[in-house]
Amino acid sequence: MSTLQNSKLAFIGGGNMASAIIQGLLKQGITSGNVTVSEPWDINREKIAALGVCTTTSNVEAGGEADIVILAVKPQVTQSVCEELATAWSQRSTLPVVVSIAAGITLKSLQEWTKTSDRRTAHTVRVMPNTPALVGEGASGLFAGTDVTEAEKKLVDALLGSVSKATEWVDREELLDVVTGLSGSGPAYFFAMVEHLVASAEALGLPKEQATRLATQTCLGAGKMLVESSDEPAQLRKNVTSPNGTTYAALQTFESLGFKQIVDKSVQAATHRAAELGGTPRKS
Ligand SMILES: NC(=O)C1=CN([C@@H]2O[C@H](COP(=O)(O)OP(=O)(O)OC[C@H]3O[C@@H](n4cnc5c(N)ncnc54)[C@H](OP(=O)(O)O)[C@@H]3O)[C@@H](O)[C@H]2O)C=CC1
Ligand SMILES: O=C(O)[C@@H]1CCC=N1
Repeated sequence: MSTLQNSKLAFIGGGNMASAIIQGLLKQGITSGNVTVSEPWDINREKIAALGVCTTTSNVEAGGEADIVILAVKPQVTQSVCEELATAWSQRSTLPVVVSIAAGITLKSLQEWTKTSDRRTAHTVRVMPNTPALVGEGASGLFAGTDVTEAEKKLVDALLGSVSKATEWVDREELLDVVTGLSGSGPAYFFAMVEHLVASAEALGLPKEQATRLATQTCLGAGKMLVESSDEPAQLRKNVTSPNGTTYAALQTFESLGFKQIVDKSVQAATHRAAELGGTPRKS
């Protein structure tokens, strides 16, 4: 059975997320010569090639013979990419394990689109990673159909686990859309929060560079406490909040302006959009 280290990996699409995962994998010691990336844009391809991995403009050249094929293209082009690969896979006796990171695209669609000419279907795992994979701090949700073997699941777990600190297998496929709304899109929520914190402090007179350093370290420090402390987030929040003090004043303002509703509605919007991208809009 292949291990991650001796598997030939193909990334179809060499954009933001593929690049984050590849850099994370290389930092973990994956052999660069075992990784091939197909990417139409010269600029993206050159950036990826600079990492030492193989690059091509041809999806079939990258994914035709690979052991694990990671579909890292936008949801809207996933079907055409799958159909192109399926034609090449029709010549193979053993099909690759397919890993799709495309938001919303269902296993049912992926299996349909990757059917070979003799109606075989590649074993497919859906994954929702996030860009902190770049620094080995990713969080990934995973879901596999019943055809995927334990050994294949372990292989995909090792792939994502090498760039993620949390790899969470969900037991219903639609929960991957929730993972998308939480951790897939989540880094952007924190970056937006830091952007606003910096702008607020700057408006109150703090130089931008100092505000950025303080806000960034606050985010990192709070994140580290969440990881290392045995306390719940609510307790950590209370520990900062002196009665009638400064934090209380800020959190009261959050509450009066509907912070909870903003977060609820935002995570719902992302979750619903993921389902919509996959052609299975959620009911609520
Ligand atoms: N970015 C993120 O934080 C996350 C993204 N995802 C998922 O990852 C996938 C990729 O997202 P992301 O990396 O952000 O997107 P990008 O647009 O950065 O990367 C996708 C790349 O694939 C290229 N491409 C387009 N068509 C083809 C084709 N036919 N064959 C090969 N490559 C092609 C794109 O070119 P072009 O620009 O011309 O289209 C682009 O360079 C998406 O499905 C997204 O849902 C999942 C988790 C997190
Ligand atoms: O915005 C998106 O659609 C992708 C999926 C999760 C993060 N980025």
